[in-house]
Amino acid sequence: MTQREEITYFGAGPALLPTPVLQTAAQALVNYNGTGLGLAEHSHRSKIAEDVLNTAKADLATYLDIPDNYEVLFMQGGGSGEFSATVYNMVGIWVEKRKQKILKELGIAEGKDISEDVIATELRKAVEEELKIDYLVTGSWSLKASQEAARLLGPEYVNIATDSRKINDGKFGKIPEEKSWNLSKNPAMVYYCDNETVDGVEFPGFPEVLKSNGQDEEPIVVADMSSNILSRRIPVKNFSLIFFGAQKNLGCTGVTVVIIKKSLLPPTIATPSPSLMRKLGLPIGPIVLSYETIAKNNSLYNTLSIFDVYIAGQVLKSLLKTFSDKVDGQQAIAEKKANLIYAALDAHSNVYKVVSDKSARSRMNICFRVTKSQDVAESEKQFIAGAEKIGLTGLKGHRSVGGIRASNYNSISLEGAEKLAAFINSFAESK
Ligand SMILES: O=C(O)C(=O)[C@H](O)COP(=O)(O)O
Ligand SMILES: N[C@@H](CCC(=O)O)C(=O)O
Repeated sequence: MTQREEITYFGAGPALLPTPVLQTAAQALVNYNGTGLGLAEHSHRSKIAEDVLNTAKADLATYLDIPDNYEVLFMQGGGSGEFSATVYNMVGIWVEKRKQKILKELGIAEGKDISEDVIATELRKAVEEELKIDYLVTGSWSLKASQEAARLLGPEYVNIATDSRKINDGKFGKIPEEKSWNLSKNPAMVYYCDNETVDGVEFPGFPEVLKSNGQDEEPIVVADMSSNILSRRIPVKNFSLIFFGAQKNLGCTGVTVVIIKKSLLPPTIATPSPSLMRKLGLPIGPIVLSYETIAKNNSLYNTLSIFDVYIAGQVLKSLLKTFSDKVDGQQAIAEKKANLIYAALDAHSNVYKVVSDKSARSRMNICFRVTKSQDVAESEKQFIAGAEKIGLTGLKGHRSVGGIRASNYNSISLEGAEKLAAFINSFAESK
């Protein structure tokens, strides 16, 4: 039988979780705090559940320094669920803002009860002429998100502001320069994926061109941070919304977190009525994907897996205990680990080819090819077999692209990264 301690698992998600967290969670699953019931059995409407949820929310806000004007939602449906949710909700917000503008132009006082027909014609015109959502396509996940938007709304509303493949021989691996991005005027959102798990591409920082200039309408920026959240400091105030699945750096599969600016929720902005959206020919999202509904119910509109929230909460507690400087401390370690692994790869550039360009290398998913012999597939097979022999597992690249991928999430210890770097060296130097 293989023991946990013998393995360093570099899988891309679900990923490794800290052993003490799992041990505490195992106990909580059987008998939570001496209540005689496991946490997965307690009602999600109980005080116990509410405390678990509120503590996890507060600890997340502390760790990431989330300002008070943001709300944290725990949702379901994973990253793919959010591909759809962001479209439904952000288009709704765009419509509502437009509606308010049209009412103002018509001199109709805010809150006055008027028939939707009065503005539907004007609004329909605005939708047809101006509604756009912008996507920065820098890898498989942002591509998938943009495809979902086109499926829900129609491709005419989706603007691919940039596509990395166009500057990189048809493959992902780079981020085009900001000045080449073809952004729309006041889009319903600009969407991007901060770290692309499959392709090993990460934005080095928040894009300059998406920063508010303090004059024009603030850009609505939405980011998928499923695979790099909790690993570096993020300027939350620049975002309208950030989402992430739990199963990499936060916890186990089953919950998806949304950090959303409160000014995009009631009472500031209402969700347009289903009848108005129907008149405009725009899609109406499922109620469980409605940010307004989830926020109004403190994430408990329907049954939420409190056990999954608990695991996330325990991960956050352990991060807060380990790093007095919160996410900055974890960021320093994440960079150190990534640098070690990239340095070993770069030191043997005749044996390894890193997939992404140096300017966009992911600290979280280190993707490379093994070109030790001309038969790359055979070299990679040997690399994986050799690594597994010494307990380095989960290194196979995503099935869509092949190659090797070392996912360097927070639970990979410095020793684990050192062991991988040493193996990269010794494999290259072996006959
Ligand atoms: O971003 C990634 O990497 C992911 O693995 C996706 O977030 C996974 O999406 P779902 O499978 O949870 O829809
Ligand atoms: N998160 C994993 C799995 C995604 C999938 O294949 O559905 C990855 O990027 O490899």
